[in-house]
Amino acid sequence: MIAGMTSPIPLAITLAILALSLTYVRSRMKWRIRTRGLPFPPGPRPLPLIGNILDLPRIKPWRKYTEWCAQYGGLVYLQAPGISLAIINDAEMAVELLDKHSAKTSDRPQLPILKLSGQDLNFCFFPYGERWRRHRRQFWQRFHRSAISQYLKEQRTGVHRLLGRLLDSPAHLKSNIGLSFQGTMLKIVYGFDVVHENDKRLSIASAALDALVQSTPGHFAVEMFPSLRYIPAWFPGAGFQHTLAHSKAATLRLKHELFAAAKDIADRAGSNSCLATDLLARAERNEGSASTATDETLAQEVCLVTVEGSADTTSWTLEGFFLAMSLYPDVQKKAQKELDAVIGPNRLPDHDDSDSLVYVNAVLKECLRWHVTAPVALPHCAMADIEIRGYFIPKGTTITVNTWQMLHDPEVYDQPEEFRPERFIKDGKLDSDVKDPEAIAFGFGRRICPGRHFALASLFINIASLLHVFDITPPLDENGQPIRVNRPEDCRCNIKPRSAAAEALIREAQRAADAAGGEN
Ligand code: HEM
Repeated sequence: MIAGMTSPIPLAITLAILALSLTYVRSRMKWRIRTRGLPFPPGPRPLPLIGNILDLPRIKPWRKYTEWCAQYGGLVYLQAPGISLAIINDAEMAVELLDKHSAKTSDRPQLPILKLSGQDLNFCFFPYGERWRRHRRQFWQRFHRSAISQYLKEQRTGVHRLLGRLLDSPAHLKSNIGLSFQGTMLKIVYGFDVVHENDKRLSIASAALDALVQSTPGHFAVEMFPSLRYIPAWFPGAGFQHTLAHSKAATLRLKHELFAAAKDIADRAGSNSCLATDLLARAERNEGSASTATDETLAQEVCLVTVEGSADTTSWTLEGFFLAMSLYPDVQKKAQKELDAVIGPNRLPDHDDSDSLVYVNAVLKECLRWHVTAPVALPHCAMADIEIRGYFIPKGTTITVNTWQMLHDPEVYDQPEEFRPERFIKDGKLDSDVKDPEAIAFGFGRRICPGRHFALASLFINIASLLHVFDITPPLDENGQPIRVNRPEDCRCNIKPRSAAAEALIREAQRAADAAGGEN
């Protein structure tokens, strides 16, 4: 090399370092402008490269979220490659982020598992936008507060049949509850009268519900590593493809077969008054317009979501009610005393009795709070960057609501592990100063549960009727000794009619319900 001449290699390295430094500084400046210098909300410290991937809980995540709540407060943030997660632990924060900022927080995360499992047909999981809006509007028109009066008769029929079945086979509590709620929903949605548990239409609905549970996030590696969705089903370790394909087939069967069967009944009998034919009539009124084909699809999918959204949620809440009654006999006696005074021995409760049954209503609120049906609600997703209470949440962040913590916050509900309906009552009336679990359990913002009025009416008539005629006590072991069950998953209990008069009332109501049910 000639003396005095600089080597081109170090020059190239210097230029590369300069370019990299400039790019880094530019991206830092852009980020600073974007975040306006605000930090992410607090949370567990991320590791280099992998972030918080090892912190993310997969089983009963609300437990870990609640620990973090104690450490970091009402809003916790985690990040990992491809993951940005905000966890809301307090109700005020949820209102602020999901109600007040709803224009930015009403999306749902779009995981590949939704398409693979067929849940992309269920508007619970739709991205925010016109398609979601059309489905939700059709649903809401039929399930808002005043609209649900049209379903109360079917709810009563379902409860009266449940009372009869519990008299015959009290040991099969879970399946009797499932049959009752699914049967009522199939009648409302498709016009079928499902009486027996081996009814094929019931198994189609049950299979789709099982599929929905199986496809909920938290089960499959493909959620973390989306590219795994391209692995063929025959590849070792790709068993998830079979499971999800099976789920998809079950969902499609519910969507198409039960809808076609409802149409078939209407064609044969000349009419079939139900949600499916109501939505179909709307689709036919639009005949000639370009949207007819999509309107029928919309009708099928609204029916699907009504069956899928309703059955397990209300069943789980009622299972929690049975557990609570077997563990808290004083609560049960107090509710029965109120029912005896208001309803008397000669009839069963009705929806119209609700205003006079303050304690029963408090039991219902406590059921929503104590044994939370959706401890972690369906996630929302940020559609834009958000600034909240001095923190920055980037667009695309998954926003999870820790409902369990909100309903078990000792600052709000004294001794939250205790089942105590009295907490909601003051001077013989429901106390509006106590946070109503209804304002939390059904979610927040534009995605708040649109089936909540139906669910509350259904839970009220179930709880009031069951308490009026049955005594619920802990299950007995083989020696006749009470077993103390206290896991929410296990609602075994002993169910006996309160008196011979109560038994007669059940039989009479069951006969009337079967006679009213029809032959479909
Ligand atoms: C105790 C019973 C129920 C509970 C605790 C419950 C709870 C919830 C929650 C937490 C959400 C998510 C809200 C959010 O994203 O912030 C939701 C959504 C939904 N629920 Fe319910 N639900 C119940 C009963 C029902 C019933 C009976 C129906 C149908 C008749 C229903 C239909 C739906 C639908 C369609 C959505 C999706 C809303 C959307 O994404 O726009 N739910 N529910």
